[in-house]
Amino acid sequence: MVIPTADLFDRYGDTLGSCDTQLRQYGGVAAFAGPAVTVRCFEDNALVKSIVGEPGAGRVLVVDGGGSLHTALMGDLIAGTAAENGWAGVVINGAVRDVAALRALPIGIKALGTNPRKSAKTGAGERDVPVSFGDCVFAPGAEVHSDDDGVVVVPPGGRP
Ligand SMILES: O=C([O-])CC(=O)C(=O)O
Repeated sequence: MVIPTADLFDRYGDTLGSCDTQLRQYGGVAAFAGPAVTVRCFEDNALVKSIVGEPGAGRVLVVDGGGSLHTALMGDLIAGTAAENGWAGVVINGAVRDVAALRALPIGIKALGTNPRKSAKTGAGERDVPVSFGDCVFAPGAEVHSDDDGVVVVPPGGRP
């Protein structure tokens, strides 16, 4: 169930993580939530592509791209695959491209910004590791809620 992030914060306060990074909305779905799958990669999106090829089952892929806006970690093909495979959303500390097409997809997408330059595809990076940006830790399996107000994270093990 998608609960407004402000309501979650009012209820649970600083026991939740709330991401300070001002990510923008790019997907066709503004509010989304689900357990986190995490990946850390820098200007290389082969891992992102392979993960969204797996069944999403309502999960949220959190990509820590180190804040780089130099290359796009996701475009309409990868995002389309994610939507088809049942991912609830993707949160990217980095850039996307094909923005007009992303808006038409039935999936939540948040990212820092855009760049038409494509990423490398060597597979460099790590998955299923805790990642952190905007003073917020995203642990694998943690419940992520995202909407127009921001992104909040419930630690694994649930709410207090
Ligand atoms: O292939 C890429 O690097 C990303 C992309 O443009 C897409 O997903 O359509």
